[in-house]
Amino acid sequence: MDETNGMDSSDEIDILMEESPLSVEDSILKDKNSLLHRSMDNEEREKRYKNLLALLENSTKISNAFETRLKNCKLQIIKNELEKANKVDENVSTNVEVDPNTVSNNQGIANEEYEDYYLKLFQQPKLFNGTLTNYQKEGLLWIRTLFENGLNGILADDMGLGKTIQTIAFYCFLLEMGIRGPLLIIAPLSTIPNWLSEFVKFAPQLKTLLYHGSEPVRYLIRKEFNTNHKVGNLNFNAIVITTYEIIRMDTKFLKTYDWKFITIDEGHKLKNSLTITNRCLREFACANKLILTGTPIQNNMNELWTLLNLLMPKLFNDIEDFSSWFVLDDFCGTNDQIVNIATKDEILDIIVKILKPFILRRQKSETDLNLPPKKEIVIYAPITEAQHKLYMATLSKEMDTLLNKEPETHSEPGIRSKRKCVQSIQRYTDYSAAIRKKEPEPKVEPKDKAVSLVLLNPFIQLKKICNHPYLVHMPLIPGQNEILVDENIVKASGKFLILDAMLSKLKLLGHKVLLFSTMTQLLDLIEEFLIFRSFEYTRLDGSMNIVNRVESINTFTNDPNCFLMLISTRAGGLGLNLTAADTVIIFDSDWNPQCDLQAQDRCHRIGQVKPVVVYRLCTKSTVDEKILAHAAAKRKLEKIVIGNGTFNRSTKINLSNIKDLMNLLESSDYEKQIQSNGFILSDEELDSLLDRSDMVNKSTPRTNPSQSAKHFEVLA
Ligand SMILES: Nc1ncnc2c1ncn2[C@@H]1O[C@H](COP(=O)(O)OP(=O)(O)OP(=O)(O)O)[C@@H](O)[C@H]1O
Repeated sequence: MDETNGMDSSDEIDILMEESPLSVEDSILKDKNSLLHRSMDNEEREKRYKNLLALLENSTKISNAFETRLKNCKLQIIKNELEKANKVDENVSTNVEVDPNTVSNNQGIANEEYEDYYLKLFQQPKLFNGTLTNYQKEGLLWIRTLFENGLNGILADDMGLGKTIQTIAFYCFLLEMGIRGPLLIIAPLSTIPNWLSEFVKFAPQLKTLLYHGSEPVRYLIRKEFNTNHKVGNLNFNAIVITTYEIIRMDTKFLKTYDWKFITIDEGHKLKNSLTITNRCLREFACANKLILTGTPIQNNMNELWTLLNLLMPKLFNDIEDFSSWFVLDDFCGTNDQIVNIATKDEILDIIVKILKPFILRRQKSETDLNLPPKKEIVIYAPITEAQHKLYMATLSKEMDTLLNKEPETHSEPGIRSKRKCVQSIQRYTDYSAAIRKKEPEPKVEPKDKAVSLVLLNPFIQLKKICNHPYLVHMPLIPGQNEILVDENIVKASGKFLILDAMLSKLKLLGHKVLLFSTMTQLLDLIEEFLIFRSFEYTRLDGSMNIVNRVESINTFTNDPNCFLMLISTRAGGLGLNLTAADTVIIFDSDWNPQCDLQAQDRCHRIGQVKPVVVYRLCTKSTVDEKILAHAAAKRKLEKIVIGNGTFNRSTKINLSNIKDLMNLLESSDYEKQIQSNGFILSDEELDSLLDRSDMVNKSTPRTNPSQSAKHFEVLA
């Protein structure tokens, strides 16, 4: 896929590599690591355990040195500022020499008084044109200390907490320290506009250079890499901003530079060590690297290890030592079983201690942002007769028989050109050797129906049927190659029935909606429905270029009549600020729960002033439910390893404490679950669904961030 057309093809590669399981059974049960884990006999386990302890020892040394440096740095800030102000306070021990042995790696800095003092006195870089919040100041100092210790790390703050801003402030700091460059930022194409505008807003004096475009364009841009820029006494090169795609294409040129600092935005995209980008980046000479990601564990422990291995290949050199302890299958069990596995030989505690120096993660509920509350509701949609028939036929592999009873044949719906996602999925299944069903016989062109079957991948087909039967079996206007849109477009799908009931009321109540789907073909269908019902909407998907994306976002943000934005989960999940919306509908859940969280956080972020409700649609007793269960297991893994407070600067939970772990696991993913018994929602159900009165009082700024915890628990 051509990136210059607006689609970062690494998005597509991601989908191909991790999604589209070959069958429901494969997707739920077969995890390479689980096999590895099961085969770990006692001897192997002992060996791995020893290696883990050795890793812990090395990490502890680094951590101790780091904590000492951080503490000294804070004390130095206090001292400098007090001296500057010429009011040295005798009570503040500015000459404290910290004995490294007294500071252990998982011990927060004890003296809260000087923490407060330092935060008050902390001067943000002069080139930074904004005001950092306290946790952002902490973050800046953390990045700075890593840099000064020659370490690399992962800034893993929750989405929307300002990782971009903290990085920009750090680049200001670097330039003020006389580090003139070269400095690099790598980001997915979709977040590049955000990076550029945030630099303009928060560091207008810094010069950025967008390295992107066709080969001749990039050739011209290269000439500007070494141009000297001046602000006051400071001389520096422009900060180069580029995409993952260009890193792959221009490795040879880019690796000739001796980069002083590289930031990798949305670093979870590098979670697969086999990707070309990952390999290219390893060739770069660079003093220090920082990975930004709100979601460092999306599916399994290997992903986190891959990021750490990229940052510190010598320390994190054997994936099995690290990631064979927790595998996804374990997290499908009961909470008791999970806690048993986590606490046996203090494995979880050891792993967290190993990771601690290299990860900083603050969650929204731990910050002083006072965001309005958010709740998530799962709505179980009914399955219509049309859906049921197709679903059962797919399961019993009798689709051919079913469809041959009706007067139509197999072909792609002709009303729209093949969408990219469809092509991707089909390519994926083609590549796989596991062809389970023979290709359909070519037959006559359809007259009034179009049929689209993903015969090689029944899982995808079942998912499509749950969303809307038209995705496999679409009525056409007789004689024309166009979809027939009438009331049946609503009646045919349980989810559409729910959507139809909800949208008119949401509009009436003045809400704005972001509607996410993992299937662009489904977005096409929802578009037909929105036009049919005369709802004004806009759309954002992976096939759109930057200009069209920005236009679409502006329309949604500024036009009061534009009530809804259709977004493909993968294309729209990253880096967008869509706080004009206060309602999110996840039409179909992503296989990877972090993608849905990314999606929700487009509107639940700084700038949001209203409570946010997330509705997740799920067709009862189908693959939809299996996806949710699988996602819940992934969330538990993520929660237990890097969840609640483990990687902020002051650990709140005790990972050896079974009760704490239980609480963590039991924090509910969804606050409410509503079932639609009939084919439409009763008035009572609808009112209960749309009611936000329980959130109104909580939307006023809170003084104690823990008060918001209840509403953030649903994220789990
Ligand atoms: N200190 C601040 N002052 C003003 N605005 C801020 C501040 N911190 C963050 N913001 C704003 O909050 C929004 C979210 O910040 P940002 O995009 O940097 O978050 P992020 O953590 O990088 O999010 P994501 O993980 O989704 O990419 C942005 O619009 C940003 O300008």
